[in-house]
Amino acid sequence: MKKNKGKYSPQHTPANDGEVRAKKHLGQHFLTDESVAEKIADSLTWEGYENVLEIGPGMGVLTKYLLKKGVNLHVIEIDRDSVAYLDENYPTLEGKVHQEDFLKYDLRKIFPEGPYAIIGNFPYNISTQIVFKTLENREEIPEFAGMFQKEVAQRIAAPHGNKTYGILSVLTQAFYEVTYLLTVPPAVFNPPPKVESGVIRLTRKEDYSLPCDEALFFRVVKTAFQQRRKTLRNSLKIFQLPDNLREDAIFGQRPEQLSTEQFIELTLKIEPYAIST
Ligand SMILES: C[S@@+](CC[C@H](N)C(=O)[O-])C[C@H]1O[C@@H](n2cnc3c(N)ncnc32)[C@H](O)[C@@H]1O
Repeated sequence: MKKNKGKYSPQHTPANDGEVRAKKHLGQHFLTDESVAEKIADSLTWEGYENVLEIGPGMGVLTKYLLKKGVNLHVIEIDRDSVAYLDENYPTLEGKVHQEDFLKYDLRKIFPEGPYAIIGNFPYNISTQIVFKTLENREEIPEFAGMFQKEVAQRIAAPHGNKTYGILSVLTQAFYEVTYLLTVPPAVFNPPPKVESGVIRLTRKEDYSLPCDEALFFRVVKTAFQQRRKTLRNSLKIFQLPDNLREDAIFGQRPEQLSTEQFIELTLKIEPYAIST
């Protein structure tokens, strides 16, 4: 057996008291303050869906409050020790605990029909990937709430013109309204993370279909922010646009100045020239 380094144990080694010892590589920081767990559970509106998926339940501190909502709750947890703990302590979840990697698992296997909400105190090392997977599956996901590293939560919620506004903000806000709900201090976790945390809610927009080519929209946004200090005229040179279009005022701006709607407008202008590239 590997030597236990600091606060973290080797994989698959439950603590002696039956609790799961935190594993750093899985981003495990367990909530110790029940009132925060309750607030996270209350951050979903619980309207418009019967199914809810919790990502990373760990030892179930949040799960306990989600179960009180009386919906069809499933949980997905990568850690064998946590799954063993849940099996023993949450018999009501029988058949609803999926020992899988959220990022790799086909979520339609859990909820083959009907929409579902997503919630969790997310492992911070994969939290942006969790958001991107949610965007990919947005057709099925009307609502999403969870805890992130505070800076990431702020970035997702940032309005245009803000210095943290970036790729994650634009792509999320194209499909969801984002609400920053609360900041959580490190002291309510075991082990405490080095940074503060933030809870946000995403509510899918009524019209969440893009009027422009989606792949191109993603490409335009990513390309623009790769050189965020340059004007779009310079950063989007790869699109080989006609000179008269490049003189359009929108190309004189920097990416952080553009709202999601303006990025859509920009993509529509580029589309006739870029669709075949
Ligand atoms: C920050 S902890 C939160 C645990 C618990 N919900 C709480 O609040 O105390 C993140 C949890 O996500 C799990 N996890 C990490 N990577 C995962 C993945 N790819 N898929 C599913 N669960 C994952 C970890 O094992 C851990 O239990």
